[in-house]
Amino acid sequence: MTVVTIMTSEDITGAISVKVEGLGYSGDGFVKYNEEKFFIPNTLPDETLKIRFSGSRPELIEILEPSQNRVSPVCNLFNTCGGCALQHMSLPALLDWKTSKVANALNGAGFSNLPQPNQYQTSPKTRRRMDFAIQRIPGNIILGLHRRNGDPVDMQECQLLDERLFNLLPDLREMLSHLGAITGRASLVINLFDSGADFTLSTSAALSASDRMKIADFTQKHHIPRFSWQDPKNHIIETVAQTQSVRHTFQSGVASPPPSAFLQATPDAEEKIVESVLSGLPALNRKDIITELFAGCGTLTFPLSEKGRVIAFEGESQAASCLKQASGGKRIESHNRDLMRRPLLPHDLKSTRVVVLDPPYGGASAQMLPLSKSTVSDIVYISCNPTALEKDAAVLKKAGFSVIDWSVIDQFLWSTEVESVITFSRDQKRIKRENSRRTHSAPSH
Ligand SMILES: C[S@@+](CC[C@H](N)C(=O)[O-])C[C@H]1O[C@@H](n2cnc3c(N)ncnc32)[C@H](O)[C@@H]1O
Repeated sequence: MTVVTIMTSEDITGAISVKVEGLGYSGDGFVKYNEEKFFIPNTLPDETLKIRFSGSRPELIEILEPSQNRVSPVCNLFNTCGGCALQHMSLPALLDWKTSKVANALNGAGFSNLPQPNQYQTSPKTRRRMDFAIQRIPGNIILGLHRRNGDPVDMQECQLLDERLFNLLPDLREMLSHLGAITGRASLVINLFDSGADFTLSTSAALSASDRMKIADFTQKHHIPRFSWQDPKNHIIETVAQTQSVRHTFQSGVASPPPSAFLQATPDAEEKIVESVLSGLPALNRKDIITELFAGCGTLTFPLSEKGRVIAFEGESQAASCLKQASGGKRIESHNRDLMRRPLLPHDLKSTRVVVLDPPYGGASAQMLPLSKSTVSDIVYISCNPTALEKDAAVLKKAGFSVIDWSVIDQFLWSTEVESVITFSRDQKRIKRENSRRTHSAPSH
């Protein structure tokens, strides 16, 4: 949290100087004045600010002493487009702030004396999955991300997106502008699979025959394997144009992901997530059962199957059948199961050696209690939301687990989002071994 300490009294214009002490959850400076807290966007910890209250809101007049972590934003759309919140902060400082968010979540769950974290930050222009907002304006289309809490901003430049996707945007925008089905707002998910870009467009009006022709021409011209349309009312997705099969390799598994399938945001971060998950596994022999929850199309399933026998669960039916098809002949058993409605119960986990879970943003609430009551002593939890992590980890803390390793992976550069991989264990021998390994390492958090 960014707390601003008042340093001087009001000057003749009513201005005061204050020092920022930290960042709020959404990346804004956090000010404390007369017992109240106020956020000041675009400010960084340790900065001395000149502010003035206009009504009940602080107005930033000047940054008197900038932080040594302040840098020039790398994109001209920064502060207009809502895709990035912290381009004014140096990348190492950003990674440390994200690490503190994960540490706070684990501390809040009751874990103290944490080991040193592993940290990794993705590179610019590597984002291979993006949810675009579309809006019709007179004579054209806006295609980009939402401004903070507002309308879409046209993406004329982007330091996040993979250039292979960015370079498609001008032609894509042009094609979309001619679609009769886009009358107001619409949305588009683009995934960059190994076979190429995969598009899923959602418009409130249905596509006409002429719209379909325009999409087909676009896919032909750009060698796009598949372009799909999703009906926002019933979420049913249909393929509008397909020029070749859709294919993506997850280590040893070659999958055909469905439209708008979950894909880790950048390939290098995915590699680090996989590496952290594998290094969090306890010693296994190849017959041991790894139960994987929220498996998607198999990002972790295939690497895990090199270490043990994987029983994987996924709630989205198309992703589950993609995983099933790709698992043929491998040491993987996959199931389509809604784990929030039908969580695995302690007796379902009797033969499991380790659980790996990668829940969606809301966390794995319904699954945590049965998991904590099972005989499982080792868990690797992948989180994309520290708030959900804190709640879920608190259940494990109560059940006697310790954190023996944790990695922070910044795969959503310049945003406030953070990915983490946490290894929990209640195997006392393993905890003891890890503790003695840590004895000579750097001071703990
Ligand atoms: C963060 S993704 C992880 C996917 C995969 N581990 C990966 O790295 O590609 C979360 C996954 O949980 C699935 N999911 C969401 N709600 C679910 C539920 N109630 N039951 C089972 N799976 C669910 C989503 O479909 C998605 O595939």
